[in-house]
Amino acid sequence: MVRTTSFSVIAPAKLNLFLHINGRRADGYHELETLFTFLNFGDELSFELTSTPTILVTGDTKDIPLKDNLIYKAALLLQTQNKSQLGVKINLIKRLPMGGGVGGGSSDAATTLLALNKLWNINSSVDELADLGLQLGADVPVFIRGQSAIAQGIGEKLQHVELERKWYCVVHPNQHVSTAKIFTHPDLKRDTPKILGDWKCQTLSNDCEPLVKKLCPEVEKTLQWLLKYAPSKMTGTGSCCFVEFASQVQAQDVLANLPHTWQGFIASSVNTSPAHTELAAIFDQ
Ligand SMILES: C[C@@](CO)(OP(=O)(O)O)[C@H](O)COP(=O)(O)OP(=O)(O)OC[C@H]1O[C@@H](n2ccc(N)nc2=O)[C@H](O)[C@@H]1O
Ligand SMILES: Nc1ncnc2c1ncn2[C@@H]1O[C@H](COP(=O)(O)OP(=O)(O)O)[C@@H](O)[C@H]1O
Repeated sequence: MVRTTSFSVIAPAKLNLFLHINGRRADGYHELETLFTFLNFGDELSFELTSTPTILVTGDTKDIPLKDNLIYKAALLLQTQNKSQLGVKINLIKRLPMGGGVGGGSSDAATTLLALNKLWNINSSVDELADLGLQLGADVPVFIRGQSAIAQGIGEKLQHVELERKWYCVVHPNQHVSTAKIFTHPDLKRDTPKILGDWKCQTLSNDCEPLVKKLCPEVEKTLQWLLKYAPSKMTGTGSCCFVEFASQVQAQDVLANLPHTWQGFIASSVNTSPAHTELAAIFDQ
């Protein structure tokens, strides 16, 4: 069998369809309940195996110092943990807004772990990779497991839920919202009771939304503008906002009318992360 030594994979976006904050732990992290769905839109990462143990990251990474780049950190962590002597050249095409609440950095890290696990023949289990991913960020494990899910804990306790396929128009109001800034803000609502019973029968919202709207008027404007089309929501700690539809044309219509000061994209939801689907097509033939 010929060994695959170079390939490209998506690092998909996520949306938090709701996000409740139930409390704050002693280490500062927040207990939350959130519903994750994946989109069939994201960054693109190319991997090329090298025989020396160098990790090279190129492409749309200019603003992030290498040591802070989650792609580099993920590759280094996997290489160190497994004492691998192999290296890699990784190229990033960035399509997801940074600090937008669509999980671009976490998804890049997860795709890197999943891809290098194959490329370097490491054969770690999904559980092992999810544990490793958690060291890089609370959102990384859901991208490693790759299934739409309700998350609890700090985002790492995942229960798979099968969701109906929907179309989304996601709008980035050209604002970077720092997750750390929102989670350390005194005005953040942190006391939503845990969901009892079926989550589908509850009032679901994003507890970060009121604070982010106050700190970032452009997010408020975006949510207001989107309301013309459908109920609008914010994902994660912002700044991206979205509307949900049953059909692609409805989502396309919103994008076509988007004010030029904002960026947006349309995508459909998928129950399995497209990173998993693409890697399976490359490696599990
Ligand atoms: C809020 C969420 C919802 O999906 O998404 P984003 O808006 O960032 O995409 C995530 O929980 C973000 O996950 P992630 O971006 O990986 O977080 P980390 O890098 O681990 O932490 C960033 C900052 O948020 C805080 N944080 C994160 C998760 C959590 N449950 N409680 C927290 O208080 C951490 O203390 C840290 O200061
Ligand atoms: N490869 C990467 N892609 C995006 N952000 C990265 C990456 N590596 C490190 N980061 C850092 O992570 C922060 C959060 O990025 P991102 O995951 O895109 O936003 P969010 O958590 O709001 O969804 C960025 O502001 C950036 O400083």
